[in-house]
Formats: sequence, structure tokens, C-alpha cells
Amino acid sequence: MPSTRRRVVPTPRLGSTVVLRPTSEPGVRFPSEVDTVEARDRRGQERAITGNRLTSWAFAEAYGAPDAESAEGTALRWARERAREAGVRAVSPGTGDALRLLAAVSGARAVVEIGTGTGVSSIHLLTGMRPEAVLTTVDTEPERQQFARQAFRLAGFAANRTRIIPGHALDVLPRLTDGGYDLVFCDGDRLEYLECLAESLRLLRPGGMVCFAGVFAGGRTVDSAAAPTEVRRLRELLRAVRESPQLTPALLPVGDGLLCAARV
Ligand SMILES: C[S@@+](CC[C@H](N)C(=O)[O-])C[C@H]1O[C@@H](n2cnc3c(N)ncnc32)[C@H](O)[C@@H]1O
Repeated sequence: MPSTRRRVVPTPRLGSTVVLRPTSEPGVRFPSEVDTVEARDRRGQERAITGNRLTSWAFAEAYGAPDAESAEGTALRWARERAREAGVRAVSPGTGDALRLLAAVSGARAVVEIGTGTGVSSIHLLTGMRPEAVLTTVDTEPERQQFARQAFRLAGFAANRTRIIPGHALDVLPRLTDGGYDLVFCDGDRLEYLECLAESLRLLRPGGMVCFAGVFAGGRTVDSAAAPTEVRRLRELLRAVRESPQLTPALLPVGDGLLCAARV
């Protein structure tokens, strides 16, 4: 047996640990026949189900990752490193896959993103969008957007595929065209999500889609404990989206929760 390092995924609530024995290629996160699950403090079938589910989630998160040597893979790795250094919470790989899929199935020609960061989610969106489509991306931090600009170049996207706007979401969104967009992706200030929802309804064409990242708030959204303002606002958002007659919602359990809704 070759000596390989183990990746350990802790599960705080259950007090158990899933150990993924890595596949033969370093860095490749696909479970193989030798992947095993060791869930401590659990018994029999319950232990296997819990462990298998966590392994499946880890597998799903890594599933659509691009080839590490491709331009997209190189750019994503670079953008993630810049995000880590800057303390920016980039979308998870699984969230990125979902965004790319949604951009592709909606045949997106015009997309708005709130929260450029260093460009991780933007690259996923651009990859799914039509070849001539334009991503309008907004962030309050122009230095982060400079990194994003470099990442887009590394990924091979022409400069005219992106419109990079420094500014606050609630200042910029009102200036964008009514009904002019296929997809709005919100990953900025969680306290402003409800206002972004209202703006999105105006910006989206019928059948267009709005998505909000991070709606689980690390599990606090569904926790019954007293919640800070951000979590209470996220619960209001979840309710508003579900109850809106203008929206068809789905809450996708990727990353830290991706709330999506199509405009009727
Ligand atoms: C979670 S990060 C975005 C990560 C990015 N979507 C990615 O996956 O790489 C949130 C970003 O939103 C920006 N931001 C925070 N408040 C904002 C606001 N009111 N308007 C626009 N951007 C904002 C922050 O500067 C930060 O870069």
C-alpha cells in the first residue's frame, strides 16, 4: 500500500469523523473502491448511512471540478488562492458547478453578479454562459476586482465578456436595465439580500433566475437558537422567496446553501 495522507472531514453535531482514503492520484478527490468511512460514536446501519451521506456530499462537491491543467482550472486555483489570502469566502466547487449549470440551461446572455470577490464564482458563471454573453459583476472592493480581472484573463475570457463595476449593490442595481438579465447571482452583503431580491425581480426577464449564496449561514439558519440579525434576514429571505407568487424556488444543499428561484 502506498503511504498516503488522509483527508478528515469533521461532523461536529454527530461527534463522528469521516475519513476519506485518497485515491491514488494526489489531489484527486473522487471516492474510489478503497474509500472507506469510519463514523465513530455511531452504531451499525446508522453509522454506515451517516458516513455514506457525508462521503456522497464530499463527492458531489468535487464532482464537476475542471481539469486542473486547463485554463479554467488554473484560473480557478489562482483565484481561490487570492481569495484565501484576502480572507474572502469564495463559493464552494459544488456551488460553482450549480451556477455554471444554471447559466448554461438558461442560455444566459446577460448575468448580474453581486460580490465579485477574486472571481471564483464569476469564472463558473462565464463558463456556463453563451460564448458572446456578458457578466456584469459588482463589488465594493476594487482591489479584489483587480485579481478577478487577472483571473478572467488567465481563464481565457475576452475583456468584453465582463463589465466590472466597483460600488455598492444597492447603488448599482437600480441603474441596470429592467428585464434585461437572465440570471442574477447574489453573494454580497447578506443583510441586503431582501433588497437585492426586489431589484432582481425588476432586472430579470420572465423565466430568468435569481440565486443567493450562503443561505444556510453555516447551519445557523435552521438552528432554533437565538439568531443574529444576518441569520434573521436570511430566514426572512427564505420565507419571502417561498411565498412569492412571482417565483418558483428550490433550495440547493451545495456549499453553504444556494437558494434559487425562477421568475414566473
Ligand atoms: C463572499 S464574497 C464573494 C465571493 C465571490 N462571489 C466568489 O465566489 O469568489 C462577498 C463579496 O461581496 C462584497 N460586498 C460586500 N458588501 C457588498 C455590497 N453592499 N455591494 C457589493 N459588494 C459587496 C465584498 O467586498 C466581497 O468581495
